[in-house]
Amino acid sequence: MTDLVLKNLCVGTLSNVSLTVPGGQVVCLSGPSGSGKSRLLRAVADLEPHGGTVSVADTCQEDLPAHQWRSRVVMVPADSQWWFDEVGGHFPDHVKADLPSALGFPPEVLEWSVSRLSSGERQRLALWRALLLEPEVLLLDEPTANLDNDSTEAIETWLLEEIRRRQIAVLWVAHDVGQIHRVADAHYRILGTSLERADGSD
Ligand SMILES: Nc1ncnc2c1ncn2[C@@H]1O[C@H](COP(=O)(O)OP(=O)(O)OP(=O)(O)O)[C@@H](O)[C@H]1O
Repeated sequence: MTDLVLKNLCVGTLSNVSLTVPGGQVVCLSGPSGSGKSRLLRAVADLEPHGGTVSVADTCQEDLPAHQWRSRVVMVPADSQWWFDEVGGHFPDHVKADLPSALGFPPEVLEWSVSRLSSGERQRLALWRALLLEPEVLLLDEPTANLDNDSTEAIETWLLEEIRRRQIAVLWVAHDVGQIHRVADAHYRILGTSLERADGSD
């Protein structure tokens, strides 16, 4: 079982964040705009200086070069990055026939230009790209922020199936109470400078 363990993590104004995310489970993070949710994810991904320790399956972040850490701990930021002109350039050939139907694209999406993608289309493709990296930990920063209700629920169902099947430990930033109820095994909220366990899952 791959657990993500944060001990006394300090980043920005947040201090002494300690929590464990077991493999196959989703911990939702919420809090006001600017409270530090994205910075917390960035610290876990070793993209931002921080205090405290982060470990995955007994490997400490500080014991691995950042690129190796980020091959195991994959972050999907709110604004995903794309390097090639065509969508298909970002996906290995052997997976191209396996476009998940939950993403809601026709097969030709792989020939589309990245520049024509809407923000919701980018988000959905970024999630698939992240899963194909076979991460032990996924850090999702408002992964359905640009999607309508039907697409949101289809993506949630697909993600949860993949998370359970692959036993990925997931930190998922969410604002929507309904989404937190649907996907969270545990819910923490940023209150001032600390992260507090939210009662129930709202
Ligand atoms: N590298 C940095 N150095 C200093 N301050 C930063 C840095 N990055 C972000 N901040 C500030 O830290 C605070 C938290 O930013 P963060 O992006 O984590 O917020 P958030 O909770 O994700 O907000 P939102 O819900 O609006 O996305 C903000 O006030 C932001 O301006």
